[in-house]
Order: sequence, then C-alpha cells, then structure tokens
Amino acid sequence: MPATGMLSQVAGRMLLSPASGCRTSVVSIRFLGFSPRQVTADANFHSVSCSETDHPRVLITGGLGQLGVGLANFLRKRFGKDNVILSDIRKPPDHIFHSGPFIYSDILDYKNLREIVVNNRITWLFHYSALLSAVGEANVSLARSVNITGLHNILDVATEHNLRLFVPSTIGAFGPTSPRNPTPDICIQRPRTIYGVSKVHAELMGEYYCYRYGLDFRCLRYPGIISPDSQLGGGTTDYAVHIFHGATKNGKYECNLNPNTRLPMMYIDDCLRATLEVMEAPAKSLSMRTYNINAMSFTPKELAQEILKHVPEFQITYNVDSVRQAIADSWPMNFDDSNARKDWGWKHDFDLPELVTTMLNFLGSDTRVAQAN
Ligand SMILES: NC(=O)C1=CN([C@@H]2O[C@H](COP(=O)(O)OP(=O)(O)OC[C@H]3O[C@@H](n4cnc5c(N)ncnc54)[C@H](O)[C@@H]3O)[C@@H](O)[C@H]2O)C=CC1
Ligand SMILES: CC(=O)[C@H](N)C(=O)O
Repeated sequence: MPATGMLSQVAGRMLLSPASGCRTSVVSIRFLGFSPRQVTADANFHSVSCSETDHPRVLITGGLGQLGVGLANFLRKRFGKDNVILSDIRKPPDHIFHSGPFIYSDILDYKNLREIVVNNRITWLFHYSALLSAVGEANVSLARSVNITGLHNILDVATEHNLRLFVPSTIGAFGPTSPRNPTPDICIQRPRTIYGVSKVHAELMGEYYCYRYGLDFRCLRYPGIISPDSQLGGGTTDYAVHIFHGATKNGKYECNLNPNTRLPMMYIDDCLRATLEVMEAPAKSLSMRTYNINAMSFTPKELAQEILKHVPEFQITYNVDSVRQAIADSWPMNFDDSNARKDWGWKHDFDLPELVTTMLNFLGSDTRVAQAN
C-alpha cells in the first residue's frame, strides 16, 4: 500500500478513537512517516511507558519552586530517595541538596534534557517549570519561551524516550468568557494572560501527542495551591499563602485582591496526592487526559474570617493590585471536578477549616491557637 494510503488509514483510526482518551495501539514512528525531533528510525511508542511493577525513575523539572520540593519528598517516600531526581536552573539550598538527587536542568536546552533522561533511565517526568500568571505578565517574552518552547522540548523528549508525562495546568487556563461558577472540564477557554494561553497550549499539545504518538500524557488543572513555603513564583493566588505568614508573624496582612474575589484553592497535600493518583491510574480509567481538580473555594474576606477564629487580633487590609485583580476576575470562582472524582476516584481531604488549622499550626502559631481556644 502506498505510504500516503497507510498514513491516512492510521490517521483515520486515530481520529476515530475516543475523544479524550489516548490511543492504546502501538504505532511505529516510521509508519507515520514523520516524527517529533530526534526520534530514532525504529522507535516504537507504547501507551504504557514503564512496567507497572517497577518503581518509576522520576525527573521533576522546575523543582525548586513552591510545589517541586514537596512533590520530590512525597514521591521519594513512595519510590525511594534515589529514584526521584529534582532539577532546576537555580542553586538548591543545602537542606534540599542533601535530601536527595538534584541536577541542573534547563528545559530550554534539549540536549541537556535528553542527556539527563538517558543517563538516569528516567521513566516518569513531572514538568513543573513555568512562569506563573502575574510574573508572566511582567515578562511575556520569557514566559512564552519557558512555558511554550520549553514545553515543546518536554513533549519531544518524553515521546522520544517513551516517558509517562505529567504537566500541571491551572484555573488560569480559563478566561472571562468561560463559565465561572462552576467551570467544567470542557468549555470555552480564552484566557487573557500569557500564562493561561501557554497552559491551554500545553493541554492541547499534550493531548495531541497522546493521540498522534501514543505519548502517555496526564494533566491536572490545579486550583491555587496553599503551602507553608513563603517563596512563591509570582501568581495571582499567592495572597492565600502570604496571609498565613502575615497572621503568624505580626497579626496583620495587606491583601492585593479585593475582599470578595472568589477563587478555587487546595492545600498542597491534596495537590500532591492527586498528582500521584492520576499518574498511577490505569490508562483505561482515564476518559480524558486533562482534568479539573478542586477542594474548596473562598474569598479573602472568608479566609480572613476563618483565620480570626484562631488569631483574634488578626487584621486584614486591602490594597488592590490592578493586574492581579483583573486576572482573578477572569478566572473560575468554582471548579467542577466531577470527572476526576468519577474516573479515578479523586477526593480532597482539606476544606477551609482544616486548611487554616494546618497552616497556622505549621507556621508555629500554636500558642495563639491555644489562646483562642
Ligand atoms: N503554585 C500554584 O498555585 C499552581 C501551580 N501550577 C503549576 O504547577 C507548576 C509548579 O508551580 P510552582 O512550583 O508554584 O512554580 P514556581 O514558579 O514556584 O516554580 C517554577 C520553577 O521553574 C523554574 N524554571 C524557570 N525557568 C526554567 C527553565 N528554563 N528550566 C528549568 N526550570 C525553570 C524556576 O526556577 C522555578 O523554580 C507550574 O507549572 C505551575 O504552572 C498550577 C496551578 C497552581
Ligand atoms: C493558580 C495558578 O496557576 C498560580 N498560583 C497563579 O496564581 O498564577
């Protein structure tokens, strides 16, 4: 059969496969007639990228940000310290450097990425490098480069080496024309930030590579993530972390969003558990490759009221940052994550009261909590 005929048959089969799942057949890249970059002539692509019984060999990119260190600790408990490599372009502090394997990796350097994947026999890749929403608006060209060009490198290296790939998306992948209360998985997505545009691009490219090359791509749209770490990447939801530092350090906080700005949020433990759960879910249980996940939804005023129950002297004032406010006003207020709950059993543990108690305890306000009780 002429190559074009074979190609159209393959393409036809792919287009007929379920709208959101990934192909399960093995398709030779030669058969397709073209490939992502650097694919060897006889490479085959399988939908399952590593033996289900072996521990995966994990690489985390952008691992020194708010979420990466926690993810590394979490995965190391499950898969063993040496099976999880943290990477970033920044220099790690001592305690992180000594807590497990750390390596320099710039996602804009494809050869560097490939070398790391090959030399360390990586099978699972968690791609955390990104510029977040507010910082992305301050440097659109860098955000475009890291979030879009970098993502292309990640997709190619993952496809080339048959990796299972996790890429987080965000509530920021929706925009003012999306339904906001609640926001379902599938609806119009016209974000107005470079961050949001790059994340929609990542969702679509990952799903396309899944259909086209059998890449085992898995993606969760995270809400704003709240963790004790105070060094955040520059997002719109950062206030919901900084408020706890203000409350525990000096009993006050100046918020850069208006008091009634409602956004979906999640405690980091839930976020990390969801990430591992979707990576471990059998491919056949995933009716989609990009899922909303959610835990709670609150405004700065509601969060402050909950903190006040523990820190009675807490004072919140408002000094609205127009860039962040405009972003927040275009994002979902509530997230519909029913598909994640149905398909792979997603269930959050932390609601607002547990979140507040946990964060205050963690940041060492035990005495104040005790006084309040
Ligand atoms: N933190 C949150 O509330 C949410 C995070 N996410 C996503 O989760 C992921 C992780 O988020 P965070 O840890 O908060 O981000 P972060 O901004 O704290 O960390 C990102 C890391 O990427 C690194 N990076 C920048 N350029 C790089 C390059 N060229 N090569 C390699 N690394 C580079 C930075 O050095 C930084 O350590 C991101 O993709 C973000 O979009 C999604 C929704 C919510
Ligand atoms: C919700 C996110 O993606 C992030 N925290 C941001 O605010 O940019």
